Amino acid sequence: MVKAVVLGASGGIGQPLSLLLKASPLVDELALYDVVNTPGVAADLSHISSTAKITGYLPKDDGLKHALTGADIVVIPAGIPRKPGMTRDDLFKINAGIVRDLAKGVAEYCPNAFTLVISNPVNSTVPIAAEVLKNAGVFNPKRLFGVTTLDVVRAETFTQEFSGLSDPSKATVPVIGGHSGETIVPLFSQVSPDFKIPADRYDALVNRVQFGGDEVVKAKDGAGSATLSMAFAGFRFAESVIKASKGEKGVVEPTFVYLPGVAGGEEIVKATGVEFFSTPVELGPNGAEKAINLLGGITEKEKSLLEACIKGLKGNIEKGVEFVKNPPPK
Ligand SMILES: NC(=O)C1=CN([C@@H]2O[C@H](COP(=O)(O)OP(=O)(O)OC[C@H]3O[C@@H](n4cnc5c(N)ncnc54)[C@H](O)[C@@H]3O)[C@@H](O)[C@H]2O)C=CC1
Ligand SMILES: O=C([O-])CC(=O)C(=O)O
Repeated sequence: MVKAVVLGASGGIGQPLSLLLKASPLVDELALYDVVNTPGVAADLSHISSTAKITGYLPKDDGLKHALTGADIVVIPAGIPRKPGMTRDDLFKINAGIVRDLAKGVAEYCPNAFTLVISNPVNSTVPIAAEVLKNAGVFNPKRLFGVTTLDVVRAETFTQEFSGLSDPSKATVPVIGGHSGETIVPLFSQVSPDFKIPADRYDALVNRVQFGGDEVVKAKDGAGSATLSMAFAGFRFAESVIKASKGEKGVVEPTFVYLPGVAGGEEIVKATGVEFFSTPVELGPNGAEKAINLLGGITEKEKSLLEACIKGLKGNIEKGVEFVKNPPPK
């Protein structure tokens, strides 16, 4: 039996993500939580003829408690999205507190659940969730994930003309680092099948993967950021976590994790100096079983991308940790 919970279920990502989870045969129970509209979203989805039993909760009547109790996997797309001209870090002011409070709920009501953080800025919200779980004495680094799958999905899609694959998801295009601008580092030297990016297209492609989010923010022109592609990516990651938890072998997904708590992670910490980092992770019944270190084989160009990434990432991580350790005055 798998109980999945979506926190922020009525939003632009929350609704299509909940639809995909409701339609999935891997989910037996789906609880939706948001500060608005969950009764309507849940009623709508409940007419779909799939297995998952669906419930919707609001904050009143201990809604968060009821949504989270018994959860196996919790996906968090709660929080505000960007408008043109904003960076993901500009979302910190509002989203930091939202993620902190929802993580407190996870710590209290379902401390063993796999927790997948989508809310931006991921580079800071995952450290925030980790601090909250640590403070409650229930932090298990193998079970807390920042969702960076959309970067990989974009990299697979944007390189399709070179991979030549009719199904771009059959390519492996690793993307490491964090989830914002220069902290996103695609490793085109380590793609599979072994295709080449022409030198005159390299910089533009790196830029497109790093700033793919901005492309959508600009096109939506004030109406938000990526929601449908994010729901696809978030579902892909959630599905992988569930499949691996049920014993499927060889499930690997890039994700932003606390490396010292994952086998193989210390090596990457030594090389980068950062403890939170996105890298391909082998998933298993307990969550993140092994962090795969791709840094040994990177090119000079990728090394310079990585340097810029680490600089930005350090500040983002510290900002998240500090927010919980020394909360700003209310
Ligand atoms: N990790 C990634 O790759 C991506 C992350 N995002 C981020 O995902 C977040 C959500 O984006 P959208 O769905 O487009 O925004 P949205 O505004 O459409 O939806 C957010 C939902 O969160 C709800 N919410 C606000 N406070 C809450 C609380 N305390 N508890 C529960 N729910 C709460 C809102 O009521 C709303 O329904 C944003 O922070 C965005 O930047 C977006 C795309 C990709
Ligand atoms: O760009 C944004 O703000 C939303 C996001 O994280 C993405 O699309 O990668």
